[in-house]
Amino acid sequence: MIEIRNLQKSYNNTAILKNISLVIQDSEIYGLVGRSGAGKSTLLRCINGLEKYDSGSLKIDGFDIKQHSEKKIRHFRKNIGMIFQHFSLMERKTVYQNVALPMQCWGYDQDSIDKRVRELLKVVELEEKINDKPRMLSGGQKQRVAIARALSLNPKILLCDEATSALDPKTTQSILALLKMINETFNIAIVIVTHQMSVVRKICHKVSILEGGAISASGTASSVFLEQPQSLKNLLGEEDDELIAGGGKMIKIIYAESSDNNRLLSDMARQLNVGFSLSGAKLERYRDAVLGSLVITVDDERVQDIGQYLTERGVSWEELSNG
Ligand SMILES: Nc1ncnc2c1ncn2[C@@H]1O[C@H](COP(=O)(O)OP(=O)(O)OP(=O)(O)O)[C@@H](O)[C@H]1O
Repeated sequence: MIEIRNLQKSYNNTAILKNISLVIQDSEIYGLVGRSGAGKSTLLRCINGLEKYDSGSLKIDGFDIKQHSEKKIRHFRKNIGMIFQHFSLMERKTVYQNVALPMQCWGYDQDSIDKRVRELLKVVELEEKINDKPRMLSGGQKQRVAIARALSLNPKILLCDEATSALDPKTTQSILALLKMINETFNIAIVIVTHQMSVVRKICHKVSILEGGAISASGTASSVFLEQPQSLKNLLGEEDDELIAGGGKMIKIIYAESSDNNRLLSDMARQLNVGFSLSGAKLERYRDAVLGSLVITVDDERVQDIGQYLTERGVSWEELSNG
């Protein structure tokens, strides 16, 4: 378990991480999401002990990096694997040699290294590439090698710093599926730093949104979506689809798929005897839910009835300004 309490960190008197508190359980995939400069990578480097923090505490299974010598920290880091946006592979070494490197540094015997490297290349489905150099691999294959290398010392935690940001959407999906499988099969906690909510939606159990060095929203990915905090809107703002406004008022409905909600709009139209036109709709699959938003345009004088109806059904909604 990773327990972070009131963590603060500054560079040159500028606060970079402000009072960060969060708990990541052993089997969780946890997303740290935010815009560029929000402090995500700095927080990740504090977790693996590469960066010192000023105050507060950060414990991994009770081990607080701040309380220990460099030598102890170095040993402790074996529990933590890390992957990066640009893979950080050794270009002159083969796939086999790259994956073997951490075990060689720690002085494992050749038989154990050989067994483990082959085992891991099977997990990441790269057995045929064992003797290739990184330049002969695609971006997705390079990230698979980096994942195998990060797992070589049997870590309890895998930290991913924008691990899919350099990959195309299809390759991103396959790397995320691999990370999900690794989390479920080996029970490794995975912390994912990303600026893409789509990554969080796909595999994260929980998420914290960072804004200006502070956590502005936290919870399960679906609960954060349903609450629609301002920080999520800020993050998704650029992804908002264009709305087709007609004459009337636009109402945005936050939608969670359930048997109660399957016929939400048709029930509403029938029960209130109200017409509406659809101005926008977006449904997305989260780990274990389908969530989204629907924007309808209605006559001005019906906004109040409709709002009351939605509120009584427990559905979140808001009136949007036209234009
Ligand atoms: N070594 C450093 N010295 C001074 N300032 C730093 C240092 N490292 C990071 N910063 C500053 O800390 C802030 C947070 O940086 P960080 O890299 O953690 O953000 P991020 O959310 O990961 O952004 P990105 O996605 O762009 O990497 C930024 O304003 C950055 O300029």
